[in-house]
Amino acid sequence: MQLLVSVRSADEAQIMGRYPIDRLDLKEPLHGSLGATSVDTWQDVVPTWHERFGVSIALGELLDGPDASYVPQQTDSIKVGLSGCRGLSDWPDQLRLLYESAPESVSRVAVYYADQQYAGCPLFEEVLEVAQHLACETILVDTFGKLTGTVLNLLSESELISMRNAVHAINCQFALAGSIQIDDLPAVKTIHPDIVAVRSAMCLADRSSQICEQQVAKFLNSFHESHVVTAQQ
Ligand SMILES: O=C[C@H](O)COP(=O)(O)O
Repeated sequence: MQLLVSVRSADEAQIMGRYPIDRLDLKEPLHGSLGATSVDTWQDVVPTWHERFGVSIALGELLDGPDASYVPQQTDSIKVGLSGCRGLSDWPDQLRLLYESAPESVSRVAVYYADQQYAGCPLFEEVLEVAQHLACETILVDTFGKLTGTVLNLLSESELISMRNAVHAINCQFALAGSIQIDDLPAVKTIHPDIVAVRSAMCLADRSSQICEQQVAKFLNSFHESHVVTAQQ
């Protein structure tokens, strides 16, 4: 399992650069679950860190009309939320156009929100079908309403394992996020996603507050312990 941490600024990227994580994600939590940071932040962080981490960029929600044309060339991947797309016939086309506006080398992440009804996003099976059609490399299961608990309150371990298997069946990576905390790590270990994505667990208070090194160290200890146990099994 790889660990991805969402940061909102060059300063937070600098902090995470001191820790053994696998991926960095640029996201502004005040702008929503997949809120975008500024283009200036992309252009500051991606060139500085891309040789050390795969750096992904969150672009916000598809229906808000995000722009991927300024995504830096060295960006690992882009992701966008599909809230409000349930029942719309043209969201796959809108998604394709967005992906195509990014540099060709940037890989594509398709996102399914676990609080699907609240988010009004397409069903998991629909996201999977479109993701396959659009050559996405990763499927991320995340939460839209960050106040409704963790992803594990919304989907059972067995549902998430089935989702992971369905994602692997189309040769994509399975990424899991949604307010995952230290106490959730045993369940996460059982689900065994390819990528575990966190922000809240690294922050001083809620996910909109700043990243706190004490929290980072605590989470990483637990994560790497559970990871070692997994590797020995
Ligand atoms: O991509 C990962 C998300 O930023 C996770 O954030 P969260 O742990 O606050 O849900």
